[in-house]
Amino acid sequence: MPSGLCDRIRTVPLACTVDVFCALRRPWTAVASIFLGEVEEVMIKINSLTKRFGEHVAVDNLSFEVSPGEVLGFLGPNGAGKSTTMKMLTGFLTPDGGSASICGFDIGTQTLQAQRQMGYLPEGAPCYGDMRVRGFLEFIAEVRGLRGAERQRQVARAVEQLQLEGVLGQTIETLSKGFKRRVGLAQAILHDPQVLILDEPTDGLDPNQKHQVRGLIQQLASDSNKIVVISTHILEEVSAVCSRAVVIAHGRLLADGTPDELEARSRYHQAVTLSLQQPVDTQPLLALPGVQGVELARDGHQVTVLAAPGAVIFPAVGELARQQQWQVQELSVERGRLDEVFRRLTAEEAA
Ligand SMILES: Nc1ncnc2c1ncn2[C@@H]1O[C@H](COP(=O)(O)OP(=O)(O)OP(=O)(O)O)[C@@H](O)[C@H]1O
Repeated sequence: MPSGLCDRIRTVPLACTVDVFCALRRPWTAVASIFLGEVEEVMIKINSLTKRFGEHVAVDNLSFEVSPGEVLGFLGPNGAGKSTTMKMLTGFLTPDGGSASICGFDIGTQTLQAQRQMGYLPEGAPCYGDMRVRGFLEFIAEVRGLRGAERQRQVARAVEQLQLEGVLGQTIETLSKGFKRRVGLAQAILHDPQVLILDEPTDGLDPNQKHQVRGLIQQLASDSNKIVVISTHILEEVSAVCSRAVVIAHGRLLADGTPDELEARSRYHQAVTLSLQQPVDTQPLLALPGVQGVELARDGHQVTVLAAPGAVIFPAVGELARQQQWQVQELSVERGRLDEVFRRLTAEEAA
C-alpha cells in the first residue's frame, strides 16, 4: 500500500465516503472499503429530477440511485425522457426541479467536479466530422486536462480498447457508423472515468456492430468499481449487458429491477412451450394444478402453457405429455419475456 494512505483513510469521516471513493485511485478503493467498514456506495443519485419544455413535462419527479459495479439499462419508449434525463445528469441541461449528483458532486453546483467523474456518449455520438480520429482524441484528452506522456498513454489505451488503430488517420465523417460510435466511446473513456453515460450506444448499428459494441461495454464495465448507464429501447440489450434496468415512460419511473426480476413479472414466466408433430387436445393441460391458460401457435403445432404466479408446472406438463403419448419435438420452460413486460408497463402508463 502507498505510504501515508492508511493515515489518510483512517482520518476520513464516514460522511465523506462518496467523495473518498472518487478521490482515491483504484485499486485503493477496495482498501478504503475495508477500512471504512459498512458504507453506502452510491455513485449516482437522482432526486426528484424534473424537466419541462413549455407545458410538456419531459421528466417528471424522477428518483433513483446507481451503485458501483452496476450496468444500468435505462429503458423507455420513444419520447420517454431518457435523453433529457441523461443531459441533466451530465450537466448539459438545467433541471426545473430536483437534483443529481455523481460521486457526491452535485451536477448543478459542482458541475466541473461532477463532469470529471464521468464519460458521456451523447445520442448519435456527434463528433467533429472534419477532424482525423487521432487529432480528435488528442484534442479531447487535452480538454480533459491530460498532458504530455499521460495524454499519449491514455489516447493509446482508448485506441487499443476500441480497436481504432486502422482508422487513426481517417477523418471522422468518412467512418462507418460502427467506427463513429467507437470513436464516441473512446472519447468517453479517455480520462478513465468512474461513471459512463451512454445514450443509445448501439442505435443504428448492424447486428455485428451491435454485438461488438455490447462486448466493449461489458469489457468497460468489468471493473467492479465503475458504473455504466445505457439508455436504450432495445430489450435484448438489457438481457445482454445490464445488471439492472430502470423503465420510464412520460418521464416517470415505472419499474426498477434486475433483468431476472423484470422477466419474473412476465405472464410467460415459468410458461412451458411444447412443439408438437400433431395438434393435440389441450383440455387436460388446463386441468393441471398451477396452469393458468394455454396459447396455441403454428396451427396448434406449438402450445404454450401459462403458469399461475409462483407455480412450477414443467414436471407436470412433461408427465402429461408422456401419459398422453404426444409426439413432442421440443419442450422448454421460459424465464419470461422482457418485451411483454415492457409493453404492458408502458401501455398501463399510457392508459
Ligand atoms: N429541446 C426540447 N424542446 C422541446 N421538447 C423537447 C426537447 N427535448 C426533448 N423534448 C421532448 O421531451 C420528450 C422527451 O424527449 P427525450 O429525447 O428525452 O426522449 P427519449 O426517451 O430519449 O426518446 P428517444 O428514445 O426517441 O430518443 C419528448 O416528448 C421530446 O419531444
